[in-house]
Formats: sequence, C-alpha cells, structure tokens
Amino acid sequence: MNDVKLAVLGGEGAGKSALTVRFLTKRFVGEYASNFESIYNKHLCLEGKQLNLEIYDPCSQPQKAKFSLTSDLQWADGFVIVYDISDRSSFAFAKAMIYRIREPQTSHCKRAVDSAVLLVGNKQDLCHVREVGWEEGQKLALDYRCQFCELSAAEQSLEVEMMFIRIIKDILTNFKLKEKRRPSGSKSMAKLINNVFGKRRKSV
Ligand SMILES: Nc1nc2c(ncn2[C@@H]2O[C@H](COP(=O)(O)OP(=O)(O)OP(=O)(O)O)[C@@H](O)[C@H]2O)c(=O)[nH]1
Repeated sequence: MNDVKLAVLGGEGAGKSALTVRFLTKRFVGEYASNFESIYNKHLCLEGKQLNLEIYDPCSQPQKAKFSLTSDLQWADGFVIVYDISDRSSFAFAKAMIYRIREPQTSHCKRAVDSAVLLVGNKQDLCHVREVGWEEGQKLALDYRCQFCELSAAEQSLEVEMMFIRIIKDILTNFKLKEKRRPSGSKSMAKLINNVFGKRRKSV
C-alpha cells in the first residue's frame, strides 16, 4: 500500500478546510474552526493501487500550530496551494508559498524542486468580486511548474474531487520516476561487472 501525504496550504480564509472537507465528505460546511490543525486519513483505490492518503490542513494562527512551515514542506509528498480569487492578498500568500517550495536555495521539501504542486483559485462563485484574474493564476502556475485550476468549494463537488485526484496522480507519477531513477543494488552491480569484463573481453 502506498502512503501519500498531501498538504493543503494557503492564506487565512482561502478555503483550505472547505476544500478538504468537500473532498472527504462531499459536503460544504459554511464555517470551520480555524484554531486547530488536522491530519485526515482516507483509503483510496486509484489506478489499481490501494492508497493510504493523509491530508494535512494547517492552522492559520501560527502561535497555535504544532508544525512549522518548514516541517510541512518536509512532511508532504505534494501540495495544494489555495488562494481566494476575490482576495488579492491571498494570491500574494500563495505566490510566496510556491516560491518557498520551488526555490532550490530555500526549499525544504522532501523532493525539493520536483514536488507535485497544484495551485487552486477557490471561490469561483464570487467571480463578480474577483480581484485575481484567471490568467494571473495560470501564469504563476506555468512559471513555477505547477498544475492550475479555478473552482468553488461551495458549489462544485465534482471539480473538487477531480482536483484532488489530479494532484494524487501527480504524486504517484513522481513516486514511479523516483523508483526508475534508483537502480536496484544487484542490477547495478551486474551492470558494473558486465561493463568491466565485457570491455576486457573485447580487447583480447
Ligand atoms: N463563497 C464561497 N465561500 C467559501 C468557499 N470556500 C470557502 N468559503 C468560505 O470562506 C471562509 C473560510 O473558509 P475555510 O475553509 O475556513 O478557509 P481556511 O483557509 O481553512 O481558513 P483558516 O483555517 O482560517 O485559514 C468560510 O466562511 C467558508 O464558508 C467558496 O468556494 N465560495
């Protein structure tokens, strides 16, 4: 069974809990306690694999948080970075988070620069009071090799589910790539022996 660890990060009130709870229960609950952090567990079957998914929804009040951002970055296999399309300051916060994840000098991530990241513009139902354009979100995502979507936790259950599935699939792809890059001990030793003796045989 694969363990997949996903952190849902973003500015205060961007909709981190709303998205997480929507995915886990298919329900939209208007208000969430924001003074504690949670790790949710869910068993999933995806692409024929059994997964043990852990979703971390942090506390926005740093003084009450048990984990620091640095430990969030080290813990997670992938990130959903949420901003509120009707709140420009939440977009600036999302940008700073992505920068922190992607910048090799400052990155504390498990898989540093190649972690799976999905940028989400939430509260699309509030597009009449939009402060952040779709193109801005798309550009930020492209610049930092992230996936991107806009949606509404309040109104779009299916889109929220698809968004989570998308990031989990990206994490699984990263797991596979990592496996491929790491040759097994016996195979690499066989290759080494073959290279040395194979070459010698040729020169005789
Ligand atoms: N209109 C609208 N409101 C939303 C949506 N998603 C969340 N909200 C509201 O935005 C507020 C904040 O949502 P939360 O899910 O608590 O946001 P959060 O990022 O977890 O908040 P903190 O933990 O306090 O940082 C709540 O009043 C939600 O009802 C959405 O898609 N549309």
